Amino acid sequence: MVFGKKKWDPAGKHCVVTGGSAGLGLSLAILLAKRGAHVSIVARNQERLDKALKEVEAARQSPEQVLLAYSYGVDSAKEAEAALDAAAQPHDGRCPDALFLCAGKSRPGFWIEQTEAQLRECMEETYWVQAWPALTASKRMVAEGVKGKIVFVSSVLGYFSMVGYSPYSPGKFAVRGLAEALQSEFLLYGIDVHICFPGTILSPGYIEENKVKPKVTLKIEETDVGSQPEVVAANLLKGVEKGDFHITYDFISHTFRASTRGSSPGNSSFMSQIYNVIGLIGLPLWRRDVDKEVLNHRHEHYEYLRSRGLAQ
Ligand SMILES: NC(=O)C1=CN([C@@H]2O[C@H](COP(=O)(O)OP(=O)(O)OC[C@H]3O[C@@H](n4cnc5c(N)ncnc54)[C@H](OP(=O)(O)O)[C@@H]3O)[C@@H](O)[C@H]2O)C=CC1
Ligand SMILES: CCCCCCCCCCCCCCCC(=O)[C@@H](N)CO
Repeated sequence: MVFGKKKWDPAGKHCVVTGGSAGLGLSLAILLAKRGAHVSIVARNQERLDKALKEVEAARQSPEQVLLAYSYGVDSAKEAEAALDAAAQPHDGRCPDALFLCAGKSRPGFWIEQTEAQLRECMEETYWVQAWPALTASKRMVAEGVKGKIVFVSSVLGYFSMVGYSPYSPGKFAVRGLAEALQSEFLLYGIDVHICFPGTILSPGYIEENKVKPKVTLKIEETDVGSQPEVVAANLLKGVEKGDFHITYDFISHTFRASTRGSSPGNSSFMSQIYNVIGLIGLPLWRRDVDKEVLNHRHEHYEYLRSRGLAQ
């Protein structure tokens, strides 16, 4: 109970987790299975899904739980609809009770090196990959009168940004914009919207993105030691259970949330005011160091650009 309000309990509910074959999504799927939910994981690569499903199976609490994997991409409306259709089938066609939008990808890089195709792809891998399944799921929830939950996954880079993240941050800001609009609109239907803002997650995706991440970005990020996917999953679920709209769970994410809070519900607690004051003093100082770091990289960066024929 939180102030007399009953906590949300995943037991017996059907939870769809996109990106459920790796990283945050897989950890969340395992956790939900442990908590007695019916879990459907959705991702593209079948081999990874098969392996992941075994791990989710190992967390089963009762023979009644329906634990299944579906191979679909969710970055197009058509595929997201097909994925939701398939996941609903074993549940008599009923739409899921909760949708956890963990699918996504990051390809950091310098802005001037991007092409139209790359930037469109990045928007698909950050924004559309969450917007399409959210659209089809919410249509179903409203049509079927299901007072469900839709949980978006942004990033602290949906609160602020920096060098190297021009292909990624816009989509994560967009996810925030969508969540803010839907939180308000879905009051009409009793559908709860949540959005999590993780810092670095030590996931398979993180290992991949680091292969292309600019050196200067890696250097600035050293301040954030990162969290294991299980830790982020546990905090995300805790936030959903408590009914938090913006879900943040560590010093960095609390500070950015409190300092960019706007009128988002639930961000005016006493602790948020403390983090706001910390941000008020700490963030400009930190940012000054970041700008210095970027400027110190200028010389090396121009050498790199020249070697690629991108500057004189
Ligand atoms: N790692 C980090 O530092 C941070 C990550 N985040 C966000 O958290 C979420 C999870 O990240 P992380 O755990 O690192 O991810 P991983 O890269 O480790 O796993 C991504 C999962 O999403 C699936 N996926 C990717 N694209 C699609 C698609 N188009 N359709 C269906 N499934 C897809 C992948 O499977 P497959 O490729 O087989 O489809 C895989 O299951 C992402 O939204 C990410 O942006 C936020 C903050 C920090
Ligand atoms: C007083 C306040 C001090 C604040 C210190 C802030 C330090 C922030 C470091 C940058 C963190 C970047 C995380 C990226 C996560 C992500 O989304 C990517 N991994 C995906 O590509």
